[in-house]
Amino acid sequence: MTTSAITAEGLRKRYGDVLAVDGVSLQVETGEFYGILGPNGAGKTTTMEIVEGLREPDEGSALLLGEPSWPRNTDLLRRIGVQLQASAFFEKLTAREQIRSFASFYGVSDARADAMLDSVGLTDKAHVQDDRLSGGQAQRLSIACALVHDPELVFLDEPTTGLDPQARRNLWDLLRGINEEGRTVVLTTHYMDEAETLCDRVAVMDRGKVLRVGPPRELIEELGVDSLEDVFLSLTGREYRE
Ligand SMILES: Nc1ncnc2c1ncn2[C@@H]1O[C@H](COP(=O)(O)OP(=O)(O)OP(=O)(O)O)[C@@H](O)[C@H]1O
Repeated sequence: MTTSAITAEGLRKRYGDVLAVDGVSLQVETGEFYGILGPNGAGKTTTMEIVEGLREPDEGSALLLGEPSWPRNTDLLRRIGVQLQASAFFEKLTAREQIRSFASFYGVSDARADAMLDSVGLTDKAHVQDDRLSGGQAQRLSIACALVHDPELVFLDEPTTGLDPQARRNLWDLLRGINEEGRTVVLTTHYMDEAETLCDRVAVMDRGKVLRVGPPRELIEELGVDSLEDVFLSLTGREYRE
């Protein structure tokens, strides 16, 4: 029997008056490309952080690679990759110094760090300081840093936000490649075309709850609409969010 990459049951998390996550259960299979979609404030990031073992749920529990994700388990953290925002880079380091620093945390060699930099097409930017990288280059560097220790499962929180179409398409190829190497990928995005193209299955969340889970094509057919964007709008409504 293969173990699911993620099994979450009845997750709940409250911040003061806000019930950010309200009874979320989900299952992600090994090798899946899984998307978590939802309007601003839907609870996507909080759900991911609980599953990653970075935040304690008020209720419920999650298994990550077959192990409880809370209490925080450092052995388990070594087996996952979490893409940090570019703002989490060390200040004033070059691209090569950034990734070598991340690699050293995990006892990974400089050679592997350099190879990873190359695999995201940044070898010619190795000597460029982080604040001089373009948005797309910085995103690729942050993904390379999340992958440097060869994790089995990768979490990406809005990896293509703010990128131009060329950079976005290039990143899609990179993300597809990561998944084709056999890694499970979980991503959040506000771009429905991105989710439709990349994800095997998506979970649509709103107001802390999972509203629907399925392959994009099946959800489109089930709701009798033309696109995943239509699915999203018909499930979550059209009013403005925070
Ligand atoms: N540390 C925190 N303290 C207080 N409230 C928080 C905290 N983190 C998130 N929230 C609130 O919890 C709710 C869910 O936030 P969360 O960031 O999980 O949603 P999200 O779906 O990732 O949103 P976005 O798409 O805007 O990133 C929001 O109302 C948010 O304001």
